[in-house]
Amino acid sequence: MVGVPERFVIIGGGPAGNVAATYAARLGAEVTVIERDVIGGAAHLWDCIPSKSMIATGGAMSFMRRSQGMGLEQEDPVIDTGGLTGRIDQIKANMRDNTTQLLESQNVRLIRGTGAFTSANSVEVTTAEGTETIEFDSALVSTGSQPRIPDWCHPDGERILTTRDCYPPTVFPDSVTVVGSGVTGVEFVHMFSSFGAKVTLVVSRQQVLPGKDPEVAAVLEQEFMDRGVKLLMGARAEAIERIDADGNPDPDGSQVIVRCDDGRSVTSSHAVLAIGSVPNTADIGLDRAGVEVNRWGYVDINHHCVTNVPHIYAAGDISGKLPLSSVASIQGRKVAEHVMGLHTRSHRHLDYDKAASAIFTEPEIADVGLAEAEAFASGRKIRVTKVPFSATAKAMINNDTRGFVKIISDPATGVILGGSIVGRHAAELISVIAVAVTAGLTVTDIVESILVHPALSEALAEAAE
Ligand SMILES: Cc1cc2nc3c(=O)[nH]c(=O)nc-3n(C[C@H](O)[C@H](O)[C@H](O)COP(=O)(O)OP(=O)(O)OC[C@H]3O[C@@H](n4cnc5c(N)ncnc54)[C@H](O)[C@@H]3O)c2cc1C
Ligand SMILES: NC(=O)c1ccc[n+]([C@@H]2O[C@H](COP(=O)([O-])OP(=O)(O)OC[C@H]3O[C@@H](n4cnc5c(N)ncnc54)[C@H](O)[C@@H]3O)[C@@H](O)[C@H]2O)c1
Repeated sequence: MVGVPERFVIIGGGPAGNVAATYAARLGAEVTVIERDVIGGAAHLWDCIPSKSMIATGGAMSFMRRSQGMGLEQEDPVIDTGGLTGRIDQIKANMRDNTTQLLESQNVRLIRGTGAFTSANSVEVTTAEGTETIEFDSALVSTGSQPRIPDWCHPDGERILTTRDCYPPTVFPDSVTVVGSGVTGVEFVHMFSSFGAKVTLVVSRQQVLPGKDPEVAAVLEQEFMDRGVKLLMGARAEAIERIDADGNPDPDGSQVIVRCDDGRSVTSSHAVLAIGSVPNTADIGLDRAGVEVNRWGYVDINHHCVTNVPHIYAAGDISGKLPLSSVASIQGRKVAEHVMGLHTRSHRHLDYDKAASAIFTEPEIADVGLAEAEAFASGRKIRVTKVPFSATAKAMINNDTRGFVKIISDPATGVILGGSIVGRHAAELISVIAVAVTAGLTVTDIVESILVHPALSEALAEAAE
């Protein structure tokens, strides 16, 4: 197959779709990308990137509030909503334009429209100009996901918000109730509280970030409480509506009430739904192509991202694996290699258990590979070493000594199996452990690397000792 032009059609131009397109084009395929909303990806450019941009601005504000500790006079920052909107729009536009230019320079055909399979070898695209049918030899479905909206809530984009209405909201919240305490929920709590809003978090279980290391979740819960965030533990929201100053239902009211299943309720100026997302698998003709969807609406794939139809692939959020832009991109690359026959050469299989991820709160939280709790649950013998940043020169220089590095290794061989980092720049620092986990490096490999001084990475070397 290598070198033979392959008609490769991709529905959805997010990180999964556009990375598959660029690699396949580079390898000689004839590639068409069909994108409905935004080249670069709706979940990526309308959620991931703007949320991180807002969080970075909030981080700059909290840094200024701590300026006394840096030997500076205290500054009280003020939000410039117009400037913030402009900054986010500019970042999104730059990313969209860079991706578009890259694909066009590789002669990838970009079609602005909605795609749907009409058979196992054809897709129909509906554009502003009409419809077109495109035949393919292989296809990728990478249509992503969208915020989950339950039937008990009707977001109005003004005060009852999905995450996509928040970058920034039309009226900046004085107070906000965030519903859902997964990664999105805690990032939004951090974001709005760093902007000075009074925040309440509705937590359906007894711990924020269910599934994460309880020690890490506890650090975040404490940080939120120290900042005055109210945590409603063990409560599920079941109704959200706007009310007037007297507490009567009013679709134009300036307050929002969130009612929970245990009888508690919270009133604030805004409410944000952060209760997960749903895959975009409806109305794309998967049944006509013979592609099966599982009971949660995701498309099952094998380790090459192949669906039950051998020449049709699925990647990104729609595949029901780890819903991360980084994972979607690497899946896209693997798809392109498989389409062009490169999987017959020596290659590394995708291992989702070795994906690094980060939560952009303050302190930042990042982890990769085997978790301590997971190892104990399975009875696996591990060596855990933990070093606080407080002893590190760079943390003192930065005036921020919060957090720690934890490395998990095999006691017999020293091979690094995983790690977690809580603290400033955790999302950057975890890369060292991620490379070690993927490459099978040992603690000695880290200890014997000559790292920079003064740097937070010195805590990594200490934890590896
Ligand atoms: C609030 C939030 C924050 C996040 N932050 C991070 C983060 O910090 N780091 C991280 O790694 N991940 C993050 N994620 C996850 C990340 O955004 C997604 O995992 C990633 O964007 C998935 O990529 P994708 O290619 O599957 O989908 P998308 O990026 O959504 O791209 C799919 C594209 O398909 C298009 N499409 C859908 N149907 C059709 C159709 N019928 N025809 C044509 N086009 C169609 C859509 O318009 C969309 O542009 C975050 C998610 C959320 C909700
Ligand atoms: N920094 C990042 O990389 C980043 C940021 C955001 C999202 N993401 C990706 O998106 C994925 C999904 O995260 P998420 O947080 O959007 O969704 P999620 O499904 O992980 O979390 C949603 C939470 O809402 C709770 N919930 C559901 N209904 C509720 C109700 N009625 N009342 C109160 N709580 C309710 C659920 O129990 C759950 O804990 C993550 O696993 C991650 O892969 C990544």
